[in-house]
Amino acid sequence: MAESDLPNGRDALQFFRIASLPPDFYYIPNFITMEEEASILGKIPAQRWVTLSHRRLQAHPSTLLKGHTLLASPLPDWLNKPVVERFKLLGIFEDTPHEGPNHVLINEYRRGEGIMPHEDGPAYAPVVATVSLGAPICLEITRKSAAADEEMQVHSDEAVSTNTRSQYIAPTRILQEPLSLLITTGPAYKDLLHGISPVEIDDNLNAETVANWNLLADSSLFEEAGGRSERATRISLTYRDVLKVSSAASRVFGGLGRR
Ligand SMILES: O=C(O)CCC(=O)C(=O)O
Ligand SMILES: [Fe+2]
Repeated sequence: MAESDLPNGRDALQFFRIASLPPDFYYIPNFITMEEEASILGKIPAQRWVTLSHRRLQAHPSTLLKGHTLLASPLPDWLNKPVVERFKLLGIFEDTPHEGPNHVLINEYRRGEGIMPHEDGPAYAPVVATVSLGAPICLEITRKSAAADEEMQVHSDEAVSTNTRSQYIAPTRILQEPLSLLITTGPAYKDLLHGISPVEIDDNLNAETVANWNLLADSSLFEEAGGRSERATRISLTYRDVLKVSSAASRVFGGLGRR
C-alpha cells in the first residue's frame, strides 16, 4: 500500500474510541511492548517519589510553579522515546498549544490504593495520555453531577430528595491493562470526573460493566478469573501539555522588572 493510502493518525484513532462513553476516550491496548515497559520501569528515579496518603507521585521535568506554570525544560529521554514519538504518529497532541506533551505525572498505586474522583483542571490543554505499567487497574468515570449528589449524601443526608437520588449515575469503568494507552480529551476531560477505588480486587468485570471490554488486549484473562482482577502495583505515566510555560531567563527578568 502506498503511504498516501494509509489512514492518517486521527482516522486510525477512531478505531480505538470507547463508543459507549461520552466523547472522547480512546483505549489502545499494547501501545508499548513488555521490553519497553521494563526499560521505562528501570529508569523511574527512586529518589523523586513524593508519598501521598494513598499513592506515590513524581513530576517530570519538574513540579508546576505557582499559577500552574511550568519552568521550561525538556522531558527526559526515557519518557520521550518511544512513547512521544508514537503520540506524533497518532496526532494525539496535534491541536494543543505546544503540539506535544511537556509534562508527565507518574503515579504509583500499590494493592488497595487509589485516587479520589477528580478533574484535571485548567493548568493543562484538555488532553491526557496515560500509559499503564505493571498490574491492571479500573479507572472509574463519574459525571460531575453524580459526584455532587454523592457529596450531598455525605454532608446532609436528610436534604437529599428521592429525586436527586434517582439522578445518580453509577460510575462506569475503564479497565486499563499494562502496556495500554488511554487518551482522555474534549468533553470527557472537561465534564467528567475520574478516580480509582482503593480496593484489593476489581471484580464483576465483564462486557456489560467494563466500557472498553471489546478493546482489551486479552479479555479472556479476566473471564477465566471469574471476572476478578487482583490488584498489584500499577504505575501510570500521564502525559500532558501545560498551557503556561516560563523560561528561566524570563523569570529572572520578570523578577527584576517588578522591583
Ligand atoms: O493513574 C491514573 O491513571 C490516573 C491519574 C490521575 O488521574 C492524575 O494523575 O490526575
Ligand atoms: Fe487525573
